[in-house]
Amino acid sequence: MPKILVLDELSPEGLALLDAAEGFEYEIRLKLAGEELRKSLAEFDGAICRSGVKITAESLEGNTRLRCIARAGVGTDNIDKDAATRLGIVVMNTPTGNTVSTAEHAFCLMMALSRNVASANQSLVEGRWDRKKYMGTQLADKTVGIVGLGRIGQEFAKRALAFEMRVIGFDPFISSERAAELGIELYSSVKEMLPLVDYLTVHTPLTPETKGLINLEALEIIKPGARLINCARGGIYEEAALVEGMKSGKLGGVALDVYAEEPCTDSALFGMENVVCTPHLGASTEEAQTQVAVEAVQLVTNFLKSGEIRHAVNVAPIDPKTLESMRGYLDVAYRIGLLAGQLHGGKLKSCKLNYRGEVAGKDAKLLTASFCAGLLEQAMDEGGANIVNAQMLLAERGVTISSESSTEMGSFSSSITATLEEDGRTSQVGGTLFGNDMPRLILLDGQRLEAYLDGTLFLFAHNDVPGIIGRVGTIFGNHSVNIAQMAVGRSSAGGNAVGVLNLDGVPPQAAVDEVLQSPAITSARVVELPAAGELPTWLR
Ligand SMILES: NC(=O)c1ccc[n+]([C@@H]2O[C@H](COP(=O)([O-])OP(=O)(O)OC[C@H]3O[C@@H](n4cnc5c(N)ncnc54)[C@H](O)[C@@H]3O)[C@@H](O)[C@H]2O)c1
Ligand SMILES: O=C(O)CC[C@@H](O)C(=O)O
Repeated sequence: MPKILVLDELSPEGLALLDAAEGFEYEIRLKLAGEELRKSLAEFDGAICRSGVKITAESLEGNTRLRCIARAGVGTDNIDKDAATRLGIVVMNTPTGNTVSTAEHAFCLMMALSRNVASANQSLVEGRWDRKKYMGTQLADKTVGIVGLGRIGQEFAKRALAFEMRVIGFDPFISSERAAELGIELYSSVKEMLPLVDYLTVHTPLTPETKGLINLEALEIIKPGARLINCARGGIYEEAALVEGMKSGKLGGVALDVYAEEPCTDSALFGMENVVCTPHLGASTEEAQTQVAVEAVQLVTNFLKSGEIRHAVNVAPIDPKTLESMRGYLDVAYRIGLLAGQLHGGKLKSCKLNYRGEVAGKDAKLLTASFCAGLLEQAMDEGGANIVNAQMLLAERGVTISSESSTEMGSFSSSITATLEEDGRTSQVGGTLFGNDMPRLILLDGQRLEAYLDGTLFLFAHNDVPGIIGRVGTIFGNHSVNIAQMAVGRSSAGGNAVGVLNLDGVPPQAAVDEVLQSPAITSARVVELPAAGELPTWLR
């Protein structure tokens, strides 16, 4: 009889479902770590957890029995998915169960800030009747800026509109049309929104792009008196900047549910006037916990009974033979997506994929799904976008994805080109495969070139004038950044050109700034791709 291990506290409804599940045994073992966890995991066929237990590579070492792990919640950052994949263990999550509760919590924090609920309560507890001190602000007619218009951001927007607020937002992966349908005015950057917002709330994962989104620089342009809320992930707002903003009076209030380091019981913000903090309670409602627990139990029992896989974060729905024959091309499509995802500016409307030559004979649906997974990878929580769900996630955001194939060969035996249409801008990225496993970049913004499609890339647009390559090379040399390869593409002699450097390390910002000082260089940026041969878990 298959055995299921429950590693964190689950709601009674989830446990009742386990009690009622015929043909299964289960045990609850809480607060396991180290050798005890490793031994326990080896005795079971399935496991269910929340964020408490850390399922590391060591805890899975030598495991030949465990077949699946379900996370009752969204983030799977407490599970080593690479180690699980290596052992053939399917990792699944319950992405929607706590969406409404978290949106409600963010909204509740916004209201608490507006009416000084926490400070006023505290003053009563301390024996004061301060009616004048706690003058509040009405939400109606105020402007709230939402960064991240995914599941929780959209639920938050609905509530804000019901309170007659003006809702503005930024999310690079939603179309203006879809935002308008939701009643949200879409902006092209957070920077543009900051001078306008009475309230700012973030609903994105923590990524290199969102880390430190609110810092001292942002405080300079934010509307005086703005109130900030974070129920997403700690680190999106720089806590030191928040303290500074509250002390200087630039910010009208701060509400946090999440922290850069958790658990967090000591912060300069705690106890400040107009600051409300909760200990990561976004998903802590009976309803959300019931829903995620019930879903997690269903995921594990269905998988162990029939092999059904839903909400997997580490497996591809591809049979091993197809995967083997397409892995190289799927990798190129994924890398093109990753590159396009880091380059595009926002307000994405559509992506058109073009498969040419040998690759046109392969399954275009899978190739497109792999591109979409790359495009969304940095926009989602780790493991959140994969070949299974990425295309659907983009469709939900109003982004149209299409493809066309032609077996006629161009300059390369195969090529994959993505054309991205944003409001007022079109961009193109193209790649090919050398041998079985050497992806190459062959097209960037309409210019042909040939560069490695892996590791750290430095991309710069410039006017084709003498001395540019030497100048860029010298600057990187001065900053001790080694250039592995250099490629240039241009429309015509003396016209627009793009340069791509494959670097042995990430250049310091000072080097990038120095490059940008050259009048002939119009833009420059660093893009990070996986190393050569490094594949996402679902392509292994
Ligand atoms: N406080 C809690 O208890 C709690 C509970 C659930 C989820 N969360 C967190 O809330 C966050 C949002 O969850 P979700 O389910 O809505 O995720 P989601 O994947 O549905 O939405 C995230 C959105 O952020 C957008 N995004 C990514 N990078 C961006 C950027 N640089 N600028 C603007 N937008 C960007 C994505 O395009 C996507 O639409 C996640 O970090 C999740 O871990 C917290
Ligand atoms: O309460 C929890 O389990 C964490 C909730 C949340 O951060 C998630 O990732 O789902």
